[in-house]
Amino acid sequence: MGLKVVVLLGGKRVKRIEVTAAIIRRENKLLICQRDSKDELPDLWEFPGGKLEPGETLEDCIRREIEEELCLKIEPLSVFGTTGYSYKDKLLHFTFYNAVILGGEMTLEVHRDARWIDLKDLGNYEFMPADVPVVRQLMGLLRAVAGVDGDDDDGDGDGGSWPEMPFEFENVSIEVGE
Ligand SMILES: Nc1nc2c([nH]c(=O)n2[C@H]2C[C@H](O)[C@@H](COP(=O)(O)OP(=O)(O)OP(=O)(O)O)O2)c(=O)[nH]1
Repeated sequence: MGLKVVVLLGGKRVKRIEVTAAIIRRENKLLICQRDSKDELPDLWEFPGGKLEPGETLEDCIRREIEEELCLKIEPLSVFGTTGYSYKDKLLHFTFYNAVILGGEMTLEVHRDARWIDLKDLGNYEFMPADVPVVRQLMGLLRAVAGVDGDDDDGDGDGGSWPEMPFEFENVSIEVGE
């Protein structure tokens, strides 16, 4: 059960639900997860996370969700961005955190699959509609910092290095869809 607040969207009463998600980095890779085939919006890729519980802070929420879903302890470092998206009768408000793993061994409790990918490969995965601006933002950062579009610029065969910059980004506002 998430924290639900009723808001008016185009004159219609809808539930507003707070969701947190984590952009987790390990060396030059980014963690993405695939929703289960039985989920609403099955098999799409997403950033792990979930709905805020009553009485919880957003940071507590992302720590709890990642532990529940992936058995990993993480630390949210900063807010990468926020966005809103309305699915039918609900308005979701997302806070995406830049996060690092503190410990644990990844075990998939709810997802069908999880992969550590290079930023340049983000375009090969079909993400949840609400995540599209986040994915674009991440791809844009890669281009802006590396000045390439997927080249292995440092020649080490890993498809290019992860720009250090994204994790300096505080409050990148990508408010869309509300
Ligand atoms: N975790 C996560 N949820 C996302 C993303 N993009 C996106 O549209 N969503 C949607 C799917 C859901 O409608 C909602 C979060 O739901 P969830 O199913 O992960 O939340 P939860 O773990 O609290 O699940 P539950 O207890 O309600 O089953 O946000 C994303 O990148 N990560």
